[in-house]
Amino acid sequence: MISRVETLLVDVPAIRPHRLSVATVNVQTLVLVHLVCDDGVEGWGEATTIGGLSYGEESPESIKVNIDRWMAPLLVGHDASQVARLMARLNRAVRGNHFAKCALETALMDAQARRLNIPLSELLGGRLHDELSVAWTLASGDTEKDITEAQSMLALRRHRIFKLKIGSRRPEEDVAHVLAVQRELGDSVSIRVDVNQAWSEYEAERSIALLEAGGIEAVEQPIDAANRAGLARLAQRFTIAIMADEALKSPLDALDLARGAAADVFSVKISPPGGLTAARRMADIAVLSGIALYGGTMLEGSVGTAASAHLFSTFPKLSFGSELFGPLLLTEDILREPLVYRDFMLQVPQGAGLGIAVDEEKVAALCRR
Ligand SMILES: O=C(O)/C=C\C=C/C(=O)O
Ligand SMILES: [Mn+2]
Repeated sequence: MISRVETLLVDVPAIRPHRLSVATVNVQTLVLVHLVCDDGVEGWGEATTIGGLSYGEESPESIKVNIDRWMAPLLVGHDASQVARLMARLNRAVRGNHFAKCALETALMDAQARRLNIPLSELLGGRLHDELSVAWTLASGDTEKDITEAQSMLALRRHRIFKLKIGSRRPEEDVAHVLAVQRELGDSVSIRVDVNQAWSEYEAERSIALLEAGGIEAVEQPIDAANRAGLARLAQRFTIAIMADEALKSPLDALDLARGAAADVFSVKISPPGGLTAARRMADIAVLSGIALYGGTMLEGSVGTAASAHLFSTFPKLSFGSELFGPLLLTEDILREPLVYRDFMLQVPQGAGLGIAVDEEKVAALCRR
């Protein structure tokens, strides 16, 4: 039986300002859900987002208040082993709130997998991979700094796939920045860009033509998430991969994008669609539609990153790899043993449940009162 559900807000400084077109992240607020059951089994989940309300419609504070007031009371006192039934009950009573639901489902699944003494991946269809390639995002806002940072990541053998955040400068400045980095790093690395919806379709047409000519591998969400027809026109027009991200807020969005051939790649994330089960449905739609997969991040900490890694490990092919680097962007880690990043890969945890141990004293010391 579920005894209690706690939602903790943990503010962790980033190693450097992380500049997206929608927000600059100096401090990341981890939204952690801690589930305690009366059989002594515990589970953790995470609902971290980016830039307050500038990326999505839930903020750390709204997630906490909505879980505490409207969702936790639907779970406490109920049988923790009935995860699907509990989530069905939650989905009947609560509209939207996908990030909050993701944290709750993850915590329930973490606990149930621990109860069964199996890794979480085995509740999600079974793992096919024990490690995932991890891209790094260059987002310092300065071309020279980005190049130096990329070279150090290569030297560390931590990353050789780089995603450049653009969209806050004039398109021609952004394109020049990207091509300068590409020229400097050479063909041994893969360079992609993420515009986070900042361009009009007209700006996207002109800019993507230049990026394609410059050998860039993919363009993530160049235009407004709601403009699916525009994304389809861009996907048909160019050979460079067009990746959907913010457009993917549910498995139904995935179906609509697939029906309209509106993207070459889906960035699958666990929170926007509402959890691991929904994210897995999105990936199934991509696989069946011949759309490539990329394992996305919301700059979660180690809990959400581990949960994402367990899910992504069950995908047949992540042809664009993953970007599960969130813990590496933060100055504090909340695990007793940090996740293992080695030889350009993240090791998918092997233990029961998420396969991690949260340092509860550290979380208690860092979390907001
Ligand atoms: O900020 C990053 O580096 C990675 C992903 C974040 C959001 C997104 O993909 O839009
Ligand atoms: Mn993105």
